[in-house]
Amino acid sequence: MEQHVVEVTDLRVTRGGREVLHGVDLSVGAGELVGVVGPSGGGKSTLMRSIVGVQSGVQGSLRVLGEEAGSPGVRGRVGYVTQAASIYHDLTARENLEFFAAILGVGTAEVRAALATVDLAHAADQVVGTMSGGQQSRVSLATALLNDPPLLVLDEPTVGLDPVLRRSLWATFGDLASRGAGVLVSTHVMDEAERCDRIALLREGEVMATGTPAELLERTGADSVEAAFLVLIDEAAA
Ligand SMILES: Nc1ncnc2c1ncn2[C@@H]1O[C@H](COP(=O)(O)OP(=O)(O)OP(=O)(O)O)[C@@H](O)[C@H]1O
Repeated sequence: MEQHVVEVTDLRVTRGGREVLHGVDLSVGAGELVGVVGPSGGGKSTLMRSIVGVQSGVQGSLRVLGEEAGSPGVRGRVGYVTQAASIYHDLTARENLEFFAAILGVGTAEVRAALATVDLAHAADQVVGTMSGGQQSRVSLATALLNDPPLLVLDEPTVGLDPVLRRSLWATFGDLASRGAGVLVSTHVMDEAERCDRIALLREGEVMATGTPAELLERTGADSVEAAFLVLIDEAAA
């Protein structure tokens, strides 16, 4: 039986008195890399916040690791990284990770492993405030990996990074999924999502389509995810 780490059914979210997600369905399997892709304001962050249990005004069914999203038994088992890197700029990368490791109750072996996974072992003793934006994003990602969570929720982790770094981060996401974690990544850079096992195209609070990249291209006759998205928008408007 397929094991789902996330199962969202008919999710509706109201923010600021307005419904911004209108009945979203989404699943993530163990070992699966799923991309939530769509333009700015479409609801990607709201969907991710709902899955990690920090969003209010939520209706519908949200099952995460077999429990209700945000329930106490789930919170420590979900790695969540937002665009605002939650790390201390006056500490080194290693010191940051040691701080979070102490909170999570893991040790130096896990700190070393997380630094290696994000390819920062060589910069472990550099103060984070002196690092590039891409390196800071990697430190932030590493904090989410410390206790080897079965689910990673990464909200636009590649925004503002150069193409080489983006490619290498996507390779890391793929590695994490191949080691068994469910990995949910949002991006508004549609062609990045070609690296996902499955994509959900989210626009104006609705999932326009889901499928493997190959399925989406075949269904639309397009040659890229971005082109497929445009075909779907044109179809919806016709
Ligand atoms: N704090 C808030 N209060 C009220 N409405 C909000 C709030 N934050 C976001 N929204 C609205 O919710 C909708 C979805 O926003 P959300 O941030 O989830 O989109 P997004 O796809 O993640 O966008 P981006 O890529 O720009 O981060 C938008 O219409 C936005 O205006």
